[in-house]
Amino acid sequence: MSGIFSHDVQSAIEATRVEVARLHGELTRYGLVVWTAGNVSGRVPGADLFVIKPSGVSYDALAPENMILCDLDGTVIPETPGSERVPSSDTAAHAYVYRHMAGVGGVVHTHSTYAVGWAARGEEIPCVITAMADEFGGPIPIGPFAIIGDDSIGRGIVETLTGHRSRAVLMQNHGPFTIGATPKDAVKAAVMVEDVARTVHLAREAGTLIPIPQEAIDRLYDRYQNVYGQADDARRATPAANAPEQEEIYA
Ligand SMILES: O=C(CO)[C@@H](O)[C@@H](O)COP(=O)(O)O
Repeated sequence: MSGIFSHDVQSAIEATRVEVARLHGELTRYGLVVWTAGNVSGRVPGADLFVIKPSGVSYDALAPENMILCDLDGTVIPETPGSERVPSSDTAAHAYVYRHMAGVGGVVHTHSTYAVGWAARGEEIPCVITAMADEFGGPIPIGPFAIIGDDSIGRGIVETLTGHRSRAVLMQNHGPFTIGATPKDAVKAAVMVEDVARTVHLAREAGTLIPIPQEAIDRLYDRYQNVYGQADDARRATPAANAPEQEEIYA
């Protein structure tokens, strides 16, 4: 394998393997997956490559050396570590997103319970809590029903999220897919989408939801993206991978 890639690309591949393997631990830590039902991938900075987990392998067994390196068509790069295994069943979907959304550096899929509940009803999550306005800038949309295995899930993700503030889409009858400027950013979106899916579900069980006015949503979103946290936070340097240009709303 040595010699296929430049030194810089090889270093980037190794760092991405470490990060993608590590981030699967966050899916279990936040209770977003059962058994092996979820996956994280990361684009290799500076190359037309991404790293994804092998299909159906226990999270306990995931390690940098068994992550699988693919090109942006989702084809496994032969004779690289992990290439003897079958990649995630969602590889074609992740590849489609990387090909069509240049700003996306990470993609995550889970079957987290409450988010899947909204997907099973084909119902978008309305923006009724400030945490949603902060993180997603509005409702979390539903994507089309799509069969697993080819790039139809990827097409649904791209069609739904292009020009949308949300970094999460609930694919109908399936579950959440999230995108981010980095793999960690996409994992954060997966954690947050389950949190808001649960909260809004429980709130609606107990009473009537109160919508947040659009102007307030805009202000909250702008503040969270541009003022919240620290000046060197990654999202300040890499604004939402899919979002339209933001006006200066927060003064
Ligand atoms: O959603 C599905 C299957 O319904 C898959 O994404 C999920 O089981 C994870 O599969 P992989 O282990 O990534 O192949």
